[in-house]
Amino acid sequence: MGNLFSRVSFLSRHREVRVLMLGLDNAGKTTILYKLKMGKAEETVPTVGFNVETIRYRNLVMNTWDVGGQERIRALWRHYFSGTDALIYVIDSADTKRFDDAKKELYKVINDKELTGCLLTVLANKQDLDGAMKPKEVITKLGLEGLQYHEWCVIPTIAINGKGLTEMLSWISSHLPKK
Ligand SMILES: Nc1nc2c(ncn2[C@@H]2O[C@H](COP(=O)(O)OP(=O)(O)OP(=O)(O)O)[C@@H](O)[C@H]2O)c(=O)[nH]1
Ligand SMILES: [Mg+2]
Repeated sequence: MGNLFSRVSFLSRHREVRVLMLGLDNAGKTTILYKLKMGKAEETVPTVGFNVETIRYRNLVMNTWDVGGQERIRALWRHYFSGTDALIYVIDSADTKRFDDAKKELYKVINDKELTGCLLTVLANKQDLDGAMKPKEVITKLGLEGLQYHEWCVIPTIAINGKGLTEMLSWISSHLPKK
């Protein structure tokens, strides 16, 4: 009885949301997922398929899906769209050669009607590397000011030491539509 009661009260105080992490291969998605989950940067291998972890933050229980970004498996991304409350789109800010690819893939994703209205958090990751684009430049180059159907933000991050990740969680938690 006691257990049942505590489970019920836990669920009523908490809100379960679905979070989807996408971005080109090598952007840092899996590093971010495990930094959030375990508090440290794990060695990663390129993701073939997906990882899913539950991240708790404030009253949120975030079921967080991290899907592999290699070109040949990007066609699988759309299978993870349904029911997404927040999209975290991770960019390697120092990989300027592939920025146009990252932009093209982002627009394919956010123009899908299954993702209409979901929050968009773009992470300008790898800020520790030389030549990393700053958030302002990312906003301009991605043309985010013109987005109509998504609340968005760009947050500078360094996944390997966790910089910016709390800010990301905080932004998501304060911008989710009230139930
Ligand atoms: N210097 C630096 N390296 C990072 C950062 N974030 C991730 N990395 C490194 O980038 C490499 C790729 O990271 P992953 O997390 O595996 O990338 P991914 O986005 O999951 O890649 P896929 O699974 O192939 O889609 C790893 O060697 C990470 O240690 C960062 O902020 N700074
Ligand atoms: Mg990965």
